[in-house]
Amino acid sequence: MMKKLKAVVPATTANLGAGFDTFGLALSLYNEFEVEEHDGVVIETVPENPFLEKPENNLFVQVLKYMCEKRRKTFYGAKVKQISNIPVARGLGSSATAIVAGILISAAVSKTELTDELFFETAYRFEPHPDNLLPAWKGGFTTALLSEGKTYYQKIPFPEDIKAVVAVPDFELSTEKARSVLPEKIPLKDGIFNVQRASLFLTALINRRYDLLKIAMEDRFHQPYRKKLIPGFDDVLKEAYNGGALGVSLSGAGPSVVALSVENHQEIGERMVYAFRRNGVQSSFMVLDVDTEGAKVEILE
Ligand SMILES: Nc1ncnc2c1ncn2[C@@H]1O[C@H](COP(=O)(O)OP(=O)(O)OP(=O)(O)O)[C@@H](O)[C@H]1O
Ligand SMILES: N[C@@H](CCO)C(=O)O
Repeated sequence: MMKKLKAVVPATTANLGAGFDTFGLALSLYNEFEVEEHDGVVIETVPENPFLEKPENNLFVQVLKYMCEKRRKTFYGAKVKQISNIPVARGLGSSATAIVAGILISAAVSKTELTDELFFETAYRFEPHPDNLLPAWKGGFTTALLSEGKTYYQKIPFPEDIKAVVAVPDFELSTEKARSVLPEKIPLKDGIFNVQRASLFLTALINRRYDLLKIAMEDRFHQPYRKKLIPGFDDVLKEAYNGGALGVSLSGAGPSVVALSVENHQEIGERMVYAFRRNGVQSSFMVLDVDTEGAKVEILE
């Protein structure tokens, strides 16, 4: 009988510019979820987060409950300890880590084989974004689409020498709000613009043509609309490029900005933080590797 389990799940940066709702990359920053049997729900968060300590706000607990009830079992509760290194609502896939952890732990406890069907059927009830969910689960760089209820995806190797410099503003932006500013329709020329760049991004990675990443990460689907919610966005991109970044984009739905680079990571980060500050936004930066392994579950007792 398994009594105590732990899941460790990486942060993710979705979109990477032109690959809106498609590309995702796992990063070496992790949330940890420890859970043991308990009567009633008790959630401890480190650092303390009163919002996530309420079971109704906590996606990890919601997923545990859903998967338990799906097996026609009563959910009596759980004692949860979450160590959160990934800031919430900053476009770094915090919610995806909670969903992935809940699914993997539930499958381990019930000794259920975790098929793609089970994973996506459960995950999409809580968040419809495979571009965060997939890399959080599998690690590395992924491309995904959902068609007629089935998710088609591929994971391809991401160059090991590229690191991600992530500038994280001190304000939250929910995915819901960041999606509400997007238009219903996109002009054909913008569709062509993004298809060309997303294709170039993939081929530039495969052929190690890092000089092409700057143009390949341009976007007309979401960044032009979302940047109104992020003071200094254009300035931050410019500074990251001045510091030597290869390609820069909004991270997921934002407000964080991610710069890919093989060198000058410190300088790029400092320039991004400086550009945010010039625009009245406090921020901090992290230099992260690509996580290649994805989520892990460990039986502690
Ligand atoms: N670590 C977590 N543990 C449990 N629930 C979470 C966690 N992070 C987020 N949530 C829940 O998911 C909701 C939606 O989060 P939201 O999508 O806005 O943020 P995010 O995942 O940090 O950002 P993004 O998806 O853009 O990367 C939050 O309001 C909260 O209820
Ligand atoms: N692709 C999604 C990711 C949400 O985290 C978006 O940009 O809205």
